[in-house]
Amino acid sequence: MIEIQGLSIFYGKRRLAYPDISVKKGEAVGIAGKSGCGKTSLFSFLLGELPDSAFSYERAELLGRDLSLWGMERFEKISYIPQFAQSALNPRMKVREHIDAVLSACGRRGSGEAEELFQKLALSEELFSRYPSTLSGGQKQRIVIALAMLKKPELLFMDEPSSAIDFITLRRILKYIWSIKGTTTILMTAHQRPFLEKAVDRIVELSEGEKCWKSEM
Ligand SMILES: Nc1ncnc2c1ncn2[C@@H]1O[C@H](COP(=O)(O)OP(=O)(O)OP(=O)(O)O)[C@@H](O)[C@H]1O
Repeated sequence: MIEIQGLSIFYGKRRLAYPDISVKKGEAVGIAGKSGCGKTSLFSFLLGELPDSAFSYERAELLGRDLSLWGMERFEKISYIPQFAQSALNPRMKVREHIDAVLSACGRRGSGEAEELFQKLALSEELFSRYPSTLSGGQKQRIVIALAMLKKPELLFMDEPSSAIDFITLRRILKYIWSIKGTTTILMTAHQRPFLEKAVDRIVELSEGEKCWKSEM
């Protein structure tokens, strides 16, 4: 699903170097490393958000195709949950409207899919009629995950799903990740190491002790 070899990302004089990363279909892989070692930048690269001059690689493939050949259609296959995803919800749209917008973008009408996802994430359907401002942080985080999964992505990218949420929400998210493991391929970062270790099959390290992996200032 993902093959990366010899990747470097450049921000001015700073070069972030990456170890080889290989993710097979159905695997859940964690990306770990000190703050600033390039976890979020890896997602930016895979999502095509970086200009061509900001990276170089020997091999970079997404779903069997060179990354340079992917355009916006990659978003039909990938769901991305960014860091601080809770703010991704539109404050003027009720939860139901968010669900309808995702289904409509996928050309589907949905028959109980959102209800099923909400149940799996321990969310009440009563929340459908609510605006984001009336939801707790943990509810918003799980709703963002439900919306991402409503797309039925082949690949799920999660950047820091464990940040700023309580223990019970973490357990619920973890249980949900376990339930989709094997059917959805997952690439995930998390500062909370115990959470990451429980969530994924294996971890790729972007740090070597106190330093970032072969990166240069
Ligand atoms: N748009 C940008 N312009 C310049 N430098 C950037 C930019 N985006 C990221 N960086 C730098 O690149 C490095 C890696 O950032 P990145 O956000 O990928 O790290 P991270 O491992 O996700 O960090 P954290 O764990 O704190 O979220 C940092 O030193 C950061 O300051």
